[in-house]
Amino acid sequence: MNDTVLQDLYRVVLDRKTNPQEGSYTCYLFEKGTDKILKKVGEECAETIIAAKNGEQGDTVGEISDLIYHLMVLMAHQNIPLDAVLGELEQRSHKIGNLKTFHQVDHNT
Ligand SMILES: N=c1c2ncn([C@@H]3O[C@H](COP(=O)(O)OP(=O)(O)OP(=O)(O)O)[C@@H](O)[C@H]3O)c2ncn1[C@@H]1O[C@H](COP(=O)(O)O)[C@@H](O)[C@H]1O
Repeated sequence: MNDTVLQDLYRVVLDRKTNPQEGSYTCYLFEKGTDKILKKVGEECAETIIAAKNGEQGDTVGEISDLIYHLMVLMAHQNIPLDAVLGELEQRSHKIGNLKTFHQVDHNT
């Protein structure tokens, strides 16, 4: 799998915002605006929960993918760069990584 898939998808979503295209679902969401986008995020989140509770991994993967796509539409709508989220996650992984190392050292002494 291509490891730039999230960046590539976000680029397409941003492009739909600046270059509206006939028949584009992403453009339809941007046209509808904030409330519609938030409603879709909520729906996809609920559908993810239901699929996970049902234990069907394939369905859950599909719903998580729908959720990520709709979150990206929300991010683009609110001018949040993908790097802001990736950077936040990266920073957390460093903090938590440091914390783990600290606890391991503490535990062993
Ligand atoms: N990843 C996605 C993606 N995931 C889900 N969806 C759409 O999200 C919708 C969710 O389905 P629902 O049944 O919940 O909603 P609906 O009844 O179709 O629509 P609503 O009236 O509820 O909004 C479907 O129409 C899916 O096609 C997506 N649409 C687009 N993309 C990506 O965005 C790119 C650009 O797509 P367009 O904007 O359509 O050109 C595509 O190449 C894909 O990479």
